[in-house]
Amino acid sequence: MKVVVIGSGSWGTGLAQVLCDNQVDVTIYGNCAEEIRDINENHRNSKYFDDVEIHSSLRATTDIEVVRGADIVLLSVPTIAIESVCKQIDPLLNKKTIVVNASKGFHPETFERMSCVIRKNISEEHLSSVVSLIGPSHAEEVVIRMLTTICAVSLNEEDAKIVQETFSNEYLRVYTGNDEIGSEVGVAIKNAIAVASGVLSGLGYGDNTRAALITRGLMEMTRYGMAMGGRKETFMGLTGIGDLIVTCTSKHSRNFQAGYEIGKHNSAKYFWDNNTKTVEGVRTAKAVHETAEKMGIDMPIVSEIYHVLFEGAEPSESAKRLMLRDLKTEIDL
Ligand SMILES: NC(=O)C1=CN([C@@H]2O[C@H](COP(=O)(O)OP(=O)(O)OC[C@H]3O[C@@H](n4cnc5c(N)ncnc54)[C@H](OP(=O)(O)O)[C@@H]3O)[C@@H](O)[C@H]2O)C=CC1
Ligand SMILES: O=C(CO)COP(=O)(O)O
Repeated sequence: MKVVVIGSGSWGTGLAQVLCDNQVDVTIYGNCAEEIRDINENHRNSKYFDDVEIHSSLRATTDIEVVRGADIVLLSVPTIAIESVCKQIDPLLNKKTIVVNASKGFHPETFERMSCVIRKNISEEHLSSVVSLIGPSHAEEVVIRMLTTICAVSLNEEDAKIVQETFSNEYLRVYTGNDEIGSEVGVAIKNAIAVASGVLSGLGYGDNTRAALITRGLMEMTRYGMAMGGRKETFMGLTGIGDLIVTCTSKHSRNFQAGYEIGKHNSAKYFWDNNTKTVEGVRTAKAVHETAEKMGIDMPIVSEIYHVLFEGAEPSESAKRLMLRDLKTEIDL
């Protein structure tokens, strides 16, 4: 079994190391020579992980030709790069390959889910199926082998099982699932809700507020996901509430961190002027807000985050607006 991981960032490195631990033949492809040298020569990826030594057998390259002959290609780049990466690798693939998606979000212009973007851009003769490997999993913890559970979600049960078996080990337990829509929508929306969670913490709110945000955020995620065709029960699982909890409550989350700065400054300006990290929740807020408006889906938290990020709304006013909406019953799917 030959696996190639595209993307030498935090998640690509974390997942590639899992495969090294599982004695799978794996190579990382990355476009940043410095990161690749750091992995190969120093057994580190210092840009993302402070003081973490990476498996000494992990190899990385800047040569995209490495994807030739791969049985599994895992895409671990931001959602904004998925389409171009697929176009780049498609002519190099020479057999039916399982393409694993590890990214969380939607296409920046068409707002399509990642599996759809991959199927559109990898020719049928090169694609066995798409498997999304997603769930509550901060790379910072996987890379130091903390116990983690995720889900291999695919319309192709056999390929989901291959991915499950290839990645599972004593610290990473992989389940399978087949609700592609529900799972991919869940892990995308949780990032926008995590920005909101950070904003509320930055504004100085506490545990009651966070519990409210997570619970009402889950309601929004479920409502939107079901409107898109996802199954209600999926949002009770790892790609729903699981990923929502870990991202809304963790110091590792870049979405939470971005929101925290926005809350602290009571403005998104500081974020726009300074951010250099992958914060998927920002584009997701736009995609979900615009789609929800068109389809008439009530998404108050995501829409307030959209107003803060893209329309200069003050976070403290947004929080107030959410509290002062018309009173109603709790369960409103
Ligand atoms: N980090 C995590 O804990 C987790 C992340 N994810 C998801 O994984 C996806 C990737 O995130 P993550 O690894 O965290 O992001 P990072 O910012 O840590 O790394 C992204 C990597 O992708 C590279 N990249 C960007 N464009 C291309 C391209 N066209 N070709 C090759 N490499 C490219 C970047 O290189 P460069 O710096 O040169 O642009 C960088 O090395 C996101 O959708 C995220 O939501 C999912 C679960 C956990
Ligand atoms: O998806 C993640 C955890 O499951 C990573 O979250 P962040 O992108 O917010 O760091």
